[in-house]
Amino acid sequence: MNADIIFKYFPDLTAVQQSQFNALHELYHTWNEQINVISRKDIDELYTRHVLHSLGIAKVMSFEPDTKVLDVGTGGGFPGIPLAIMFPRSSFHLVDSIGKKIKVVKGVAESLNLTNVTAEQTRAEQVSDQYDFVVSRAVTRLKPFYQWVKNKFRTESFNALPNGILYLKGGDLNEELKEAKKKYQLFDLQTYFDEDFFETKKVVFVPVG
Ligand SMILES: C[S@@+](CC[C@H](N)C(=O)[O-])C[C@H]1O[C@@H](n2cnc3c(N)ncnc32)[C@H](O)[C@@H]1O
Repeated sequence: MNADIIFKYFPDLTAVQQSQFNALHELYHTWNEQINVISRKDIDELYTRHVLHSLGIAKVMSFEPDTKVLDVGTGGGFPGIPLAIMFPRSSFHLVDSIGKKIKVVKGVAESLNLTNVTAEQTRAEQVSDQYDFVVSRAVTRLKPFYQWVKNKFRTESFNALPNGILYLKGGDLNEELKEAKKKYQLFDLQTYFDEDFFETKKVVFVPVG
């Protein structure tokens, strides 16, 4: 399996990026046999459901060089690993409370020579450093998430969007957004990607500052 679907939506990748994306299927297939980070059904859909979905954030936001990004509850490395391939001049810190998931993330990052990735087993609430953006997918509702991360932002913004949270969400978000009581902007991934999987998928941007 190769990453053609990624190249369809991101046609300007370097040869290094293309080979890193192509390597992901084999790497996750191998790691998944030891430590389950992706459901068996999903491993065949890795490029659409995990890699392209993660890169929805790249359609919304082109991180400038030296941008610091935190991925909270990264699991096997989503969205952090695809974003780190896409933005080699930005740095990505991937955290998860489960050590074996971080072991997979470190293994994948090392095999891909991703020098802009660090990974740590810790709870989001305990991260002490400061970032320009926090990215995430499928971890918790926005309201508690905001509380976990609100103190982890640098005050100066130098990207097209001000510093804040970029959260991948799907389904009906009305209740969750109402509960969070924060200013937000929604980006519909259907606008960028044709596959049915993206029908209800969105990037929720919440500025924090
Ligand atoms: C459903 S998985 C999603 C993983 C990945 N983001 C993805 O989309 O494939 C949720 C992950 O969040 C992690 N998690 C939940 N609460 C956390 C917390 N407070 N701090 C760090 N990680 C957390 C879990 O260990 C789990 O790996």
